[in-house]
Amino acid sequence: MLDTLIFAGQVVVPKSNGEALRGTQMNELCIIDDGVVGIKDGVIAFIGTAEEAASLKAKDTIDAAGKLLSPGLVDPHTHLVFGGSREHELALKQQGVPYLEILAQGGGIHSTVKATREIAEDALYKKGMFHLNRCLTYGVTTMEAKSGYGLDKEIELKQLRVAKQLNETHPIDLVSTFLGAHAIPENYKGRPDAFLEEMLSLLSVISKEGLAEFVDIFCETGVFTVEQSKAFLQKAKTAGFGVKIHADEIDPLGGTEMACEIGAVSADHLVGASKEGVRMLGESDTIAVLLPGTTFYLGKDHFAPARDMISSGAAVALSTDFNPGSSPTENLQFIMSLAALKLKMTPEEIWNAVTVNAAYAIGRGHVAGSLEVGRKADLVLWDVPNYKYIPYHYGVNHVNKVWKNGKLVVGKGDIHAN
Ligand SMILES: O=C(O)CC1=NCN=C1
Ligand SMILES: [Zn+2]
Repeated sequence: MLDTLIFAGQVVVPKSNGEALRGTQMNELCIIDDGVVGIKDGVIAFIGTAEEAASLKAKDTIDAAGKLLSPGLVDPHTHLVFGGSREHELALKQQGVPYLEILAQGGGIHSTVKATREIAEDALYKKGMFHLNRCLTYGVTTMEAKSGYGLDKEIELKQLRVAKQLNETHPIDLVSTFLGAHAIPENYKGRPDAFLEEMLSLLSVISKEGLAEFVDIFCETGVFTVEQSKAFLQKAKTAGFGVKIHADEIDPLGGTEMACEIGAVSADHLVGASKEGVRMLGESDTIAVLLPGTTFYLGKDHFAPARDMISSGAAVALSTDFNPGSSPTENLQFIMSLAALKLKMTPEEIWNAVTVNAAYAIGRGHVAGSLEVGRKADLVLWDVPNYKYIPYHYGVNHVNKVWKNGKLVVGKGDIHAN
């Protein structure tokens, strides 16, 4: 006797063959029409057609005819834990003040650092729960959470400890990344190398307390150079961390090439990736995590060259880049629409990029992002007729239900997350 049987219209079954899908593999997506998924003890116990499921029995059978069922979405790049907000910067953006100029003037990341230094730890935790609940209602069941709004030992550790507590108490599985190298604080102005040394000195306590699996750096004009980023990430790798990089987001410094060269798990943004960078992505295991919501929000016309990357054989993932300054949205479904409209990705590539490839980009490809018997039952039921519909119908939330570890956590319009 199963616990739950879900009879859907279509079931999306991204395949995980032990690594991220790349190049033409990204356009392969298994779809089961009149598909059925069975859950037992929090785990997927059956995947097949209604005909194959005819003899199965369950305590709870859901008739989701005409609706789409998929694995839970994975959001592999967020700055989830932060204080305050930056709506006051919108007027500057409308006047055309560039992101890096706002940062140089002491706004941007520095504005959020001030707010994150001031907010009490329990208030920071409650704010994180609020955003996580919203992510869950959008169908996200696994996601990354970066630090990076402390830029000093005390507050970086505060952020990471809050993320650890959120992972222990909220249904969404969180993977933490240390992004102490997010910007240069006032007290280290003009001394980037000394600041990076200070951030590296935190790695031992982060490792000891299990506060992060990855280390990231903002490689950008006016922040950290490619050389500084390379040295920093190589030390983090030596300390046992996976490494990621915010690369070629605004200025094309060549962070993409460096990421491939040092074997980063992912290189993120890549709007300004060069032809050489695209070529190297096609030949490396570094996953390209693309963030079209940020390009959209910064009012840019030029988006990351996703088609070139996929043609080169690269593995591509998608993310919201949820953060208070350059991409204030938890809506990964909207990112799926931007990926279709601006990155020219196919529906098949998009679904692989928000499930299996996104999972591999945060070291969770073996447990999340694909539908396989024996895997935990992280599932989303969508109020749409087929898998092509979500990228097509933008700006709304298509979620009908979300299951996490086989437990219903989001029903139609309500959540049972805590
Ligand atoms: O502006 C922010 O708070 C987040 C960000 N870091 C690097 N790019 C955007
Ligand atoms: Zn980011």
